[in-house]
Amino acid sequence: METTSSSPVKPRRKDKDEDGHAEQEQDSTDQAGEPQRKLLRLAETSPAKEVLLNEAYQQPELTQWLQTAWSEEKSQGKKETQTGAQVFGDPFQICLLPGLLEKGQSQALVAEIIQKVQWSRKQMDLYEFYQSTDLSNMPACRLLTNFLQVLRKQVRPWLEKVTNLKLDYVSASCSMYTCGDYLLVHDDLLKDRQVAFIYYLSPWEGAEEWSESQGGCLEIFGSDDQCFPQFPVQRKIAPKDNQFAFFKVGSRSFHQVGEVTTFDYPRLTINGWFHGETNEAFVADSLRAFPRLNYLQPDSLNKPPLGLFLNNVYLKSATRRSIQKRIEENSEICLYEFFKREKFELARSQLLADSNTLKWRRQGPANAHNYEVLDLTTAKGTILELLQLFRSHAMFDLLRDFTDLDLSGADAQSPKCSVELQRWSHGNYTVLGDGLASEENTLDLVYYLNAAEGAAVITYLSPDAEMPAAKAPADNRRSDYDGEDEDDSVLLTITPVDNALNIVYRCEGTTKFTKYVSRNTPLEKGPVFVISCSYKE
Ligand SMILES: O=C(O)CCC(=O)C(=O)O
Ligand SMILES: [Fe+2]
Repeated sequence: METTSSSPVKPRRKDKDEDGHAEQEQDSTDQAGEPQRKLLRLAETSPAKEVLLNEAYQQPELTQWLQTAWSEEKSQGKKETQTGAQVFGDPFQICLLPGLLEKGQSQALVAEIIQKVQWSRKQMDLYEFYQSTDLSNMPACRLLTNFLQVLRKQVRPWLEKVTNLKLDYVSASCSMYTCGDYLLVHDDLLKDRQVAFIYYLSPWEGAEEWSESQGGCLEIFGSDDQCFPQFPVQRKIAPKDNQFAFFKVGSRSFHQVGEVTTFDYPRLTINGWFHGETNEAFVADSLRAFPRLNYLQPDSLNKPPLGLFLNNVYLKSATRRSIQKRIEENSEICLYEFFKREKFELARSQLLADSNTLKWRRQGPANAHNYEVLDLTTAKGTILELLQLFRSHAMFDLLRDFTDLDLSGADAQSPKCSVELQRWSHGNYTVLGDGLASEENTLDLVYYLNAAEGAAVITYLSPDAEMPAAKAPADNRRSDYDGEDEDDSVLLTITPVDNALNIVYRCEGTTKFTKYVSRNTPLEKGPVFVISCSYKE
């Protein structure tokens, strides 16, 4: 699903701006043009011949200070007064070095990046941003090549002293995040990565250090005793021109890049890893599983009459037969106006109006998903009736007719289902391998209420022959620059439509994710609700 494109320009958002005015579609070249114009101005004033490290970081006393600070576990943060260098030990070791290069150099680097770098658009469950090829493969970019040399020859041996880790080689590329771009929670653990680094470039006048409202912070997560990252974010590091950040890669090094929310500047970095021995944590990490869904037997206590809820057309045997035929051929179908309109309207308005009785909890861990689920014991009214209906014997019977699966009847062994009511807002997502990947054949139902275009869009992917996506660590899907183009593993994308029931039969190994809901997605009618069910024979 990786896609590439030469233009780093995204459509402007169509919803309202801060003043409440609907924005006009704007000529997209403006966005790339504006920073570029600013930069060219900057670059003219600072012709740099080679990349030079700030003298202050070459003093042995400073290296000694960093070494000591780095080795102190769980420290809440220490700051060195002369350089402003900071070291945090909690939740894992992170170091910030402001002013890494001599003055004016970040401007020259940015000028070169804007003028010469070819970008590929990276799009997957975990991310949307632009990436360059590896810096070792950019002969036309003199300064970037030189920067890589500085990393290899000067920074690497220096980092070995500070961190007491053996570091053999460096991989690095440029990244650019424009408005709406993000990189969700991951730990960077892959093979021999030992230390992750990010060099931030933001030489724009007045935006040398980003404010929280512009987004794009490096966000750091703490983790529980099973090494699952936990909400809320524990630390935020805003992009700051000429600042170098590095951290130790391990089984708790969970971090993300928060969505960029400014249209004014792209978030530019040179980032990558210092590699060494195979990371011990990587081996252990591949055994770590996500929590699984909870399956229950059909509910014998509640017997909601389908005729009261369903659109009559779906109760007719002729319709059931054609649905079955269609699912047999395509493995999926979308049943529009599935419930009677008045039932749907009632459920939707109850969901939107309720602010007290329904209890929602955020569903983590953060590296698997971030959306809210209803505590089913707090459901009432039509919502409760619909949820009960999905677990009822009548529904299992209906689904057997729709699919010919042994979900009821004499051949049924122990049919079961999981039912969840989800609430989707800006910033929510699931990623691949979050336990929703089926180990057995499964029938999924997805029913939307208060649907909005682009929110809670579900993508199904075919099993990967080499590495089942469900088992692949997130970072295997995003290795050091891989240059991979679009792949064709997308089987199906479910577009949210109100009162439509999507039925998907998926085979073992097929996986799915619900795409990150960017702040550019208009949600002025409120959050999107999804009843998500899975059935097994
Ligand atoms: O750009 C950043 O602040 C972090 C980037 C990152 O985590 C990554 O590329 O793995
Ligand atoms: Fe990372």
